[in-house]
Amino acid sequence: MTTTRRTLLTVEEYLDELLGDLLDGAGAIPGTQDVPLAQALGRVLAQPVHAVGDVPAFANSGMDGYAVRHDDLGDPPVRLQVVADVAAGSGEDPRLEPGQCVRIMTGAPVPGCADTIVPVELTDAGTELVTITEAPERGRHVRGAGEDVSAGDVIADAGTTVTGRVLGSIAAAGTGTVTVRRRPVVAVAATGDELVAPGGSLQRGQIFESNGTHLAATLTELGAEVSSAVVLADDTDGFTRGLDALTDGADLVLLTGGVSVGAFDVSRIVLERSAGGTFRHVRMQPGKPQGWARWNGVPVLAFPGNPVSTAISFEVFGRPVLDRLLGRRRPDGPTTAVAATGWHSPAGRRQFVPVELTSDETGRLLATPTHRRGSASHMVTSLAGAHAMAIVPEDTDEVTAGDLVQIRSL
Ligand SMILES: Nc1nc2c(c(=O)[nH]1)N[C@H]1C(S)=C(S)[C@@H](COP(=O)(O)OP(=O)(O)OC[C@H]3O[C@@H](n4cnc5c(N)ncnc54)[C@H](O)[C@@H]3O)O[C@H]1N2
Ligand code: MOO
Repeated sequence: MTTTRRTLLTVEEYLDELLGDLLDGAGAIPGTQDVPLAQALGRVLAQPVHAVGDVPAFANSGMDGYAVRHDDLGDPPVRLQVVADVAAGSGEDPRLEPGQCVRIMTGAPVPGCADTIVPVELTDAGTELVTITEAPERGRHVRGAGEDVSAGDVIADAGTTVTGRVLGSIAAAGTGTVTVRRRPVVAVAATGDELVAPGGSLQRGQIFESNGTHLAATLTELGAEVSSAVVLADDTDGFTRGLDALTDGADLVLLTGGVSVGAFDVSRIVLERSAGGTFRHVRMQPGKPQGWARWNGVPVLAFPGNPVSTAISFEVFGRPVLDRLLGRRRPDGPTTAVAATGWHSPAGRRQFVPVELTSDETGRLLATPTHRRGSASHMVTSLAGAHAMAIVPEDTDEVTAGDLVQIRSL
């Protein structure tokens, strides 16, 4: 049955419906993998990573200079005998008698008898005898064992996305293999007879396909395995066959286009008729018409076709669904910024505006809509320069320059 009147839900109500009913309240998809660090980028940790040992593993020098017994420095200038050189990587632990020191390099282990490092700049750089012209305080420039973390400390929790920064910390703490979640297999389909692959030429009425491109790339960035990204025609039989193929082996299917109330809105027509699909209007702009169903048991999310609507729908609904499948925890980015200009917002709908973030001369974070038409859902190129979306509440119809607005990083 074609539904033109739909239940109107808030953003939170619809998201609850997706996480509860569409995903059936399930948590992360089963399946983990042990992968070497070189293959872990972008994956989500299934288990916490602990430090194998203390970091640093031994007391070492923070400066190129001389390792000394502080008691020997007395009243500088003072002359000490250099009894050894210790470079980074050296396993030596030379013994120091009173009046002796060792020449030491940054990162080299501090001899057990020394307690202070004198940087070479405070000396005459002597190699057999060295004159020290200034005495640093006791313990200066010695980087203590376990000063960063101790053996067993958590370096990264389960649910963390493995970035370059996370990898660096894990590597430093001695772990070479991590346990990550299986990548969710996600299929993407754009619908519409008007869609032409970018690079082709357009006839009257045709446009370049961009939503499937955007979704497939974003899913890959977020750690999903995109099994296919296709365009399905607006005929119900072809669409049905296409969906059968897409759901084969998939954990999730994302559709874009054909969810509104038009006579040819194939996603809605087929999902409602053949899978008892649920179609809603959500109090948001863009992204008002939304739908979901399970097809062959696989969760299917159907986003509205206007490109900014698809992009915002993915951020607001698709990303949390994917995060749930991955057991991913998302760190919070900045949450507010100052509106650099004013704009209108539709009353009664939560508005999501692609914005660029900059800072003014006083250091305040400024949000500027990336397009003069704000959140208009067909301004597809407003997405390229957007750092975040500004979120304007349902009860606000006007944003004035200088207002504090909520933002969410993209
Ligand atoms: N009578 C009504 N009409 C519309 C309503 C409504 O409530 N009543 N809602 C409007 C809103 S809001 C939206 S959003 C759109 C959503 O429509 P559909 O999901 O059915 O999307 P389409 O009609 O298929 O396409 C909309 C627009 O986007 C272009 N498009 C579609 N797919 C792609 C793609 N893969 N890449 C680039 N561009 C795409 C398409 O050509 C259309 O211009 O419905 C309103 N109508
Ligand atoms: O709600 Mo639609 O997504 O504005 O264009």
